[in-house]
Amino acid sequence: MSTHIDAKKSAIAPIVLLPGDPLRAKYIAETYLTDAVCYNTVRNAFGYTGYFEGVRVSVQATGMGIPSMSIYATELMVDYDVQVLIRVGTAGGLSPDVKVRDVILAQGSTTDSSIILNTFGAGMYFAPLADFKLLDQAYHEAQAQGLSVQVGNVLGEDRFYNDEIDRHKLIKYGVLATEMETPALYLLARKYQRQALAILTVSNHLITGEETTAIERQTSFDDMIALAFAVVKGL
Ligand SMILES: O=P(O)(O)O[C@H]1O[C@H](CO)[C@@H](O)[C@H]1O
Ligand SMILES: O=c1cc[nH]c(=O)[nH]1
Repeated sequence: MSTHIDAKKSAIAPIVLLPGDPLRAKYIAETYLTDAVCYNTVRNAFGYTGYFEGVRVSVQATGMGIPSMSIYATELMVDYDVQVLIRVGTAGGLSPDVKVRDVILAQGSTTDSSIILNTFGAGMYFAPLADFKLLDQAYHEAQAQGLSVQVGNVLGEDRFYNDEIDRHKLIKYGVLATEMETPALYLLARKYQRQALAILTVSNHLITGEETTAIERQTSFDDMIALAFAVVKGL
């Protein structure tokens, strides 16, 4: 067991899907996995392991924000030897090219968080990037499924409520959407030399004000989750 995950090492698969929301973890396990076993309920950060079409996979909720993602990603890699980490999260659209319900593959992640500075020191602006193999595979799987995906830079913000940030400047520089965990996932995956990708569903649009209904969100979550499992199957 680790500090925040109460499971034997063997209880977690080498491939893990990472939703922020514990109820999304439960939904994924109950809807997509066979023989799913819940291995963690500490802090209600549910974790399950089961099989997707014969491949052993875990789903672990990470909670919200860079500190929480950092805890789960670190423990999964260091204490459970997880090799492949695929975030399945929601994001707020920024770019006019992004519409609600779209799926985004986060090629890289811009951040206002201090994690980069705290890791590399002043003057080094490390760019957290997706694992190219996973990204390439997800992109080609999406094409094969006829699913329209956007690929690019996402903002991984420290705050959900953030009046100070210049969103329009970020949009001009091609940032597609905003969320709160990907910089930590990509940075830590590089630190421990593992593979990571964030697949995101646009649940709302911060510039147009557009929102999705609960049912619409469910359907677009399913597109994202099906894509994540297609990547898992191709590993
Ligand atoms: O839907 P999840 O995966 O939690 O991701 C997004 O939703 C939360 C904010 O509502 C943040 O965690 C953000 O990154
Ligand atoms: O971090 C997030 C996630 C979804 N929608 C937002 O506006 N922000």
